[in-house]
Amino acid sequence: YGSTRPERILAEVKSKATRGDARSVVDTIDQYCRHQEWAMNVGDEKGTILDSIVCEVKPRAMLELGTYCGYSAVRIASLLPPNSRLITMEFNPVFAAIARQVIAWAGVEDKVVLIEGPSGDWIPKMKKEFGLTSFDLVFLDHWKDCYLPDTKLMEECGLLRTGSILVADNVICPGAPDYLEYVRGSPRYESKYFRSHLEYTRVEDGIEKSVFLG
Ligand SMILES: Nc1ncnc2c1ncn2[C@@H]1O[C@H](/C=C/CNC(=O)c2cc([N+](=O)[O-])cc(O)c2O)[C@@H](O)[C@H]1O
Ligand SMILES: [Mg+2]
Repeated sequence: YGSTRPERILAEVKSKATRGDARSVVDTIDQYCRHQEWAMNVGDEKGTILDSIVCEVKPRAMLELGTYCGYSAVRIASLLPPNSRLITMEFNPVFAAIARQVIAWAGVEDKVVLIEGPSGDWIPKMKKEFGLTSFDLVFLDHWKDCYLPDTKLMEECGLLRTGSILVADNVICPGAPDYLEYVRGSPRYESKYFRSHLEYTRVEDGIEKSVFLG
């Protein structure tokens, strides 16, 4: 039931996941999307790579581009130290509304700020709106042709500091070739590829971790 895939995912979370338990929300979505209906969550396999980077970095300020249903927002928030914040951006109001409910069901709403709107409009406003100096960690998982322009915009807006880390999903499938060429070719980044698979499939995909050197 539910007319859209995100609505069906939310319905599954509300009927199967334990309220207030972020892990059970993550596991419920993974089960549903692996066995019932594929959806573009970072998923369990690549999610483990993302988890390890979040735990290593322990970001105070983290940004996610492309919330979708909130799967990775919940996954990340469940690992954040106290008084850390994940700001996640989503310009589709239908997806944003679903994500808010998934985030609330998981009980992580006090760690997540969901901004409804396009990243291109909001990135230049982040410092003023949120009293931010820079992001410790950024997860890119929105339209793949937005990865590079948004990265350049974050540089220009001074949102990256020496040591800020960019983590990009789908650098192989669907692929972000211009972004990959940029972070791998630029002397301002130290980039590393984590080979994995496209969520819930055996297709190759991977995550690129790029440290901004300033
Ligand atoms: N500039 C922007 N500002 C704010 N929100 C934005 C945005 N651009 C896109 N979004 C939102 O981010 C999500 C898009 C994700 C694209 N992923 C994908 O296209 C994707 C596709 C496959 N796949 O086809 O196998 C697998 C994956 O893991 C994927 O992430 C959607 O919720 C969309 O509304
Ligand atoms: Mg993705």
